[in-house]
Amino acid sequence: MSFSKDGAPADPGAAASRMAWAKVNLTLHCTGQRADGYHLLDSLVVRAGVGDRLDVAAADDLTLTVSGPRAEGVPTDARNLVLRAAEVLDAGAGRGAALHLEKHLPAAAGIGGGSADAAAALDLLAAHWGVPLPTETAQFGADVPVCLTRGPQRMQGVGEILTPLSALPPCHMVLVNPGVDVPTPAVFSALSDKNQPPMPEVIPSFAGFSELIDFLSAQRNDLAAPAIARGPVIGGCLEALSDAALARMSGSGATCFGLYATVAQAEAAAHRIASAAPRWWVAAAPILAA
Ligand SMILES: C[C@](O)(CO)[C@H](O)COP(=O)(O)OP(=O)(O)OC[C@H]1O[C@@H](n2ccc(N)nc2=O)[C@H](O)[C@@H]1O
Ligand SMILES: Nc1ncnc2c1ncn2[C@@H]1O[C@H](COP(=O)(O)OP(=O)(O)OP(=O)(O)O)[C@@H](O)[C@H]1O
Repeated sequence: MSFSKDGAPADPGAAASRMAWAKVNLTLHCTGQRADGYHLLDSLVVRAGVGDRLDVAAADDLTLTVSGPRAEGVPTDARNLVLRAAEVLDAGAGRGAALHLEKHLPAAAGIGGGSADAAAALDLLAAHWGVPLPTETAQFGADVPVCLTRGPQRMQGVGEILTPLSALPPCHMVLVNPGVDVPTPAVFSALSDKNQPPMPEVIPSFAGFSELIDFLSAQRNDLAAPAIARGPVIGGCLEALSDAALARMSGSGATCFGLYATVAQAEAAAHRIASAAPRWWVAAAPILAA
C-alpha cells in the first residue's frame, strides 16, 4: 500500500499532480572546473510561477504521455528525464504508474524544463509509491537538486550544494526564449575563463526591489558571452527586455529574463515583446517564495 506524505494511506486510485516550475539563474558565476570537467558554480537561483504539470494515476505499467503547447520534440520513451527518474526511483521493483506531462516550458532553454520535470517526477512518485526520495539527486542532472526546492537558493558546487536564502522582495519576471539551440555542454566548453570570482560571501536580505536590483546588477552570468557568440539572437532578447530593471540570460541560455517591480509592468512588457516577436516564447510570472 502506498502512503501519502503525511503517512495516511493514499487512495491508490487517486490521481495526483506536481508543478515543475521554471528554474531561473538570476546570477551564474563560474568559479572553477573539476577534474571530471564539470564546472564549479555560484548562482542565485529562483523558481518562476510558470511551468510544466505532471499528473500520476495508479496503473500496472509505467507509462508516459505528453501534451501541451511545448510538447513537440519531447521524447515519451526512456530518453525523457521523467521516465529516467521513475526508473531509478523504482529500482527494479516493477512498480507501475500512468504519468502525464503537460509541457509549457521550452526544453534545453536554460530554465530547467527537463530538470524540473525530473524533480517533479521524483517528488510525485515517491509519494505515490510510498518510497523515500533518493538522498543523492545530482545523478539525474546538475539542475535537479535545485529543482526539488521552491524558495530562492544559493547554488554552489556543480549544482549539489544548496543554501536557502531569505525571501526576496516582490519581483515580477518576464521570460523570453527566441528558439535558438545553445546546448549546455557546448556553452560550458566555449567558456574561456573558468576561474572567475564568486558572489560576495554573504548574500544580504534585501529591503526592497531596488536593493535587490542593485545587488544583482553587480553580479554576472559568465555563460552569457559564449552563449551569445553561438546564438546572437540572445542579444536581441536582452535588447527587447531593455526596459526591465535588470535583463540577463538564465543558465546556459537561450532564455533571458527581465525583472520588473510590478505585475502591470511585467505583463505590459510581455505583451509588447510577444506582439513584436510572435515566434518567441514569452511568459510573465512572479518569483516564487518558499
Ligand atoms: C547551466 C545550469 O543550468 C545552471 O543551473 C546547470 O549547471 C546545467 O544543468 P543541466 O542542464 O542539468 O546539466 P547536466 O544535464 O547535468 O549536464 C550537461 C552538461 O553540462 C556541462 N556541465 C553541467 C553542469 C556543470 N556544473 N558543469 C558542466 O560543465 C557538462 O558538460 C554536462 O555534461
Ligand atoms: N521532460 C522533458 N522535457 C523536455 N525535454 C526533455 C525532457 N526529457 C528529456 N528531454 C530531452 O532532453 C533535452 C533537454 O534536456 P536538458 O537537461 O537540457 O533540459 P533542461 O533542463 O530543460 O535544459 P536546461 O538545463 O538548459 O534548462 C531536450 O532536448 C529533450 O530532447
